[in-house]
Amino acid sequence: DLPPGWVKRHSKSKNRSYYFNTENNTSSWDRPRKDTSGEEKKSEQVKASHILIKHRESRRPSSWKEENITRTSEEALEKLKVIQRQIEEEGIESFDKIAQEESDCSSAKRGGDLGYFGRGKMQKPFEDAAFALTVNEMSKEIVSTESGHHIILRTA
Ligand SMILES: N=C(N)NCCC[C@H](NC(=O)[C@@H]1CCC/C1=C\[C@H](COP(=O)(O)O)NC(=O)[C@@H](N)Cc1ccccc1)C(N)=O
Repeated sequence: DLPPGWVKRHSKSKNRSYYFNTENNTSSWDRPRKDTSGEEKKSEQVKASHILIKHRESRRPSSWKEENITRTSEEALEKLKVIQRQIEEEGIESFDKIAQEESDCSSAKRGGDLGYFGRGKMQKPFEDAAFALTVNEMSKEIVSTESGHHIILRTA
């Protein structure tokens, strides 16, 4: 199939087909390639780890660490800022160990590793933040979702 606006036509004088773009009235002997850059980007996957600190308004205020999580959203944010500073001081290699101790997500056991995921899997704020990171970059901003507050490390 052709990219939008393009149609296939036949040139009588040359007795061969050509392609005509009805939007800008250009023509081409060669078949136009569908612009797949958008598609490629969308189907792209990232690998990331995260540290999640939940609070009383989290969609599921419970975790392997705490049966019933009662801290406020603000307290959770403060706690995560301290953790973020600790990682910035100790270096990115400390992320795994700190995630194991502190994260309220079941991925804590794996150093916060969520594995590979494409778009459409994670809650939007989390997805947007993860896809905006370069590999081995940790999110500077704290990301908030219905689950709680996260810091994200993109690992691939
Ligand atoms: N294996 C998946 N792909 N699971 C579906 C992802 C669901 C997705 N989750 C999120 O967006 C947030 C951000 C990252 C983690 C997460 C939330 C929660 C914790 O929050 P809670 O749900 O108690 O509110 N952890 C998870 O989901 C874990 N299974 C992630 C995981 C754990 C171990 C190994 C791999 C993945 C969503 N659309 O809700």
